[in-house]
Amino acid sequence: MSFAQSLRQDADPIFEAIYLHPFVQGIAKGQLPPESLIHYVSQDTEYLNTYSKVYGMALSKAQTPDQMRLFYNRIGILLEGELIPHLNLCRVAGVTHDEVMQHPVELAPTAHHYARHMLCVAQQGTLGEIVAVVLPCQWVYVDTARRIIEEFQPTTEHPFYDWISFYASDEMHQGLMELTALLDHLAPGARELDLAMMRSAFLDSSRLEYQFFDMAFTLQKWTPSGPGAYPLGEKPDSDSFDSLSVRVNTCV
Ligand SMILES: Cc1ncc(CO)c(N)n1
Repeated sequence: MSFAQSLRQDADPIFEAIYLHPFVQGIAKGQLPPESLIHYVSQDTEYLNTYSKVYGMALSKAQTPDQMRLFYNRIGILLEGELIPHLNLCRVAGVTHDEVMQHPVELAPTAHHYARHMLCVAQQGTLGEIVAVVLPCQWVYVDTARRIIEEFQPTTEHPFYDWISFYASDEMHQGLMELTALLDHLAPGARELDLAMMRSAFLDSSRLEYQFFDMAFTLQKWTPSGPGAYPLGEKPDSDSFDSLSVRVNTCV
């Protein structure tokens, strides 16, 4: 079994729990509360900004032009492509994407944790660790979308058809294959300790993928809330907040 497959096997109970999570089942069955969808899109926008930066940090540690191209392409897809699933969720929630982007937002605890987990590994880790830390993001979504298609056979009438077909696409699957191939290329040259760090980065990201869906489903926010910590969608009372009526965390 390849190194990447062994990580996936270790994380299988987490992937299974993700598929059964009410947010994911809500996508599969075409029913989710608008507030959860809006919370997800808002937090995921911030998350994807950080994710792109982590690919940029991987690019800086790449060892060949082909590796550089892989990370460069991933950044391009992230900056342009993931608007499609976000637009889909906004449409079902009955809001425009612009409306969601206009609301002030701060990272909820899980998105905050996940962003910093990736940034920390990217800053301190080897190239292999960075690939391991980003891999579950790709793997969870491709697996989930493909399993939904298998089980539910959604048609274009399905409310989340765009979301599902985006992540199940050959392009996404190809990206996943490129990342696993790179990890399997790097693993044989890594020391025992580095392999253990890769495994740990992969498992933590997998757990945070579960937590991320849970965050959106439960509308997670910091408690107690306070200055600068207002709930998503609520306009701050004080005038002093007016200048903050932008997405304060864009590009964490
Ligand atoms: C939290 C999270 N993980 C993975 C993806 C897929 O890129 C996403 N959009 N959001």
